Parts: sequence; C-alpha cells; structure tokens
Amino acid sequence: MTVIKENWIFAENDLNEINPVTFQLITKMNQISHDPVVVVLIEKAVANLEEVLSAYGPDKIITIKDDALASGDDLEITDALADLIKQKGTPNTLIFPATVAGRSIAPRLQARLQTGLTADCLDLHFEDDLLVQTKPSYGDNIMCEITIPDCRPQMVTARPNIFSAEKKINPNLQMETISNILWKKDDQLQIKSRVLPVQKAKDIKQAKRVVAIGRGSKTSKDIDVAKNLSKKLNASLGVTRPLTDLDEFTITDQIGQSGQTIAPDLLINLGISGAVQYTSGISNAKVVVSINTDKNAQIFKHSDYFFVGNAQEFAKSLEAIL
Ligand SMILES: Cc1cc2nc3c(=O)[nH]c(=O)nc-3n(C[C@H](O)[C@H](O)[C@H](O)COP(=O)(O)OP(=O)(O)OC[C@H]3O[C@@H](n4cnc5c(N)ncnc54)[C@H](O)[C@@H]3O)c2cc1C
Repeated sequence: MTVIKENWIFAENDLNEINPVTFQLITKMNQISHDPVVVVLIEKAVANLEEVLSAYGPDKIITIKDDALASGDDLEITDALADLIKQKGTPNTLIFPATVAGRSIAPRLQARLQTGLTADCLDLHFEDDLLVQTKPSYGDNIMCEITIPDCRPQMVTARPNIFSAEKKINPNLQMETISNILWKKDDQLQIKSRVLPVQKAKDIKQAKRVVAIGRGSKTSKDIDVAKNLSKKLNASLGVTRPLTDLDEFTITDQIGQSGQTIAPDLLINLGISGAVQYTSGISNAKVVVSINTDKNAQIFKHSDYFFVGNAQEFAKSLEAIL
C-alpha cells in the first residue's frame, strides 16, 4: 500500500449540483491540513463542476468524467473510488459528507479498504498525520476523540453545517481529469430515473431564521401559535425529536443529533428543555432566544436571551408587536 500525503474529500454531486456540505468540508480541511487538500469529483463528461469547487481553494481537484458513473449507484461509486485509490495511492485521510449518499458509500469503501471509519463527526483536527475525530458517544452524553493510528486512509463522515464554508483563491490549484476508471456495473439495482427530494418551502438547514418547538408546544393550538410567529418572522419551523411522532413533522424537520444541524442567524426555542441531543444541532446558531416555564432549563445555558414563562403567550405577544 502506497500512502500519499494528501487529504481527500468526496464531492457530493446531486444531479449536477454540488451539495454545499462539500464546500464546508473543503474549508475545514484547508484550515487544519498541512498536506494538500484534494477533492474527488465524479461528473458527466459535459459538466464543469470543478469551477464551482475551485472557488473554495482546494489544492487539487481530481475529476472522474464518466456519464454512466455520474448517475451510478452507491456500489458503483464505491467500486470506482476503490479503483482510483488503486491507481493513485492511498490518501492519508478520506472525508465524506454525512449525507444519505456519504453514509452509504463510506462504509462500503471502508470494508473494501480494510481501514477505520468514524461516522458523523462534529469536529476534526490533526496531530501530525493523525486525524483526531470528535463525535458524541455514550448515548450522546459525552464527546469522544477517535483516531485510526494503524490504517490508511483515515475515513470520516462529517455532518453538514458543522463547519462554515469560505471562498478562497488558491493560485496553485491543480486539476486532473481521469477517464480510465474501472468499475463494475451493479446488476442488482437499476436506477430508472433520479429526482431531487421535494423540499419544503423552507429547509431548516438553510434557513436564516428558525422557530423551534418542543414538548412544551405540542397541542395543535400551540403549534398554530408557533406557525403564526414563524410566518411573521419569515422563519422555518423546526421541532425536537418527540414532535416527529406527530403526523405533520418528519426527520427533515427535526433539529439535533439524529436530525438536522442548523445555522440560522436567529433561533427561537419554544418549550424545549435543551437535551444534549438537541443542542448539538444548534451550536452554530448566531442568536438563540429560549422560552421555558422551568427557570433551570438546560436550554438557557445555550441561549443569548431567555424568558422564564409560557412559550405560547410569549410567541403571541411577539407576533403582535412585529
Ligand atoms: C440517540 C438519541 C438521539 C436523539 N436525537 C435527538 C435529536 O436529534 N433531536 C432532539 O430534539 N432530540 C433527540 N433525542 C431526544 C432527546 O434526548 C430529548 O428527549 C428531546 O430533545 C426532548 O425534547 P423536548 O425538549 O421537546 O422535550 P422535553 O425534554 O420534555 O422538554 C419540554 C420542555 O418544555 C417546557 N415547557 C412545558 N410547557 C411549556 C410551556 N407552556 N411554555 C414553555 N415551556 C414549557 C418544560 O419545562 C420542558 O423544559 C435523542 C435521544 C437519543 C437517545
């Protein structure tokens, strides 16, 4: 196994659009890596997504131009990445976004490469060549640091919106196009067509303002109060995990460890206790306002402003003065 002193990031190409988490991963790796940051992109022959990626300043972009692979399934992409590593050498690290695609491809490739993989990391830093991967553990109550000292590549999936994306000009950017990748067609699965999932009017991951409700706002009347406030604020409505038991909310509306990580300018928490599984999804919110009847609620420790009292009364009063 030839190990190359490079840190690779898998660029997620969703129907010819780069998933923004890729830009966040490039920025983070630019900040922490002493070795070249290399983005691996799979795209159709006519596409030119390298241009979009280059705005975030990686040191190198390796593009696999292959029409069939660009709409290939996770097994086929795994196969192609394994062949790329066979051709180029084993990178020191290999980072995937913790998205549906990344969470499927990364463990398949890990098994092929017989290396280690840490899923759903919330932070990363290097100690020399060793990537220290921080993730929640023990029922998500503590943060632990994991390393993969003996195998390469050190593989990681990292959650969207944990890191910010910053544009950067890299005058030494190298581009390499690969057209001779070997991969086996997956006979078990045939993809007839691909469509992007229907987005709600406002995706909480991208929203600049979020009103979040928890078990302290769970009746339909309470939810209507929160909806009215969010409409007035032009905000998205997010929920804690218990509220996903209600028909109208799903995991895409859920904020937190097993839901979405959000980074709004303003977050208003209505009747949320502040369990660590929830607060790990809001650490990048800029201004946090929380309302809870319990003066000792944990959520207040994560808030810039708080109000001890009834969340519905607060929401109605705020809506009235906006
Ligand atoms: C592996 C794992 C993963 C998890 N992932 C997630 C996750 O991604 N996201 C998530 O949210 N949870 C997650 N959870 C669940 C988490 O542990 C908590 O149970 C959950 O966040 C609590 O939600 P809550 O704050 O709405 O409810 P509660 O903890 O019941 O809090 C309700 C709060 O509302 C207050 N309240 C009640 N009435 C009012 C009122 N009228 N006005 C104002 N305040 C009021 C109460 O004082 C209380 O503080 C996970 C758990 C596990 C084990």
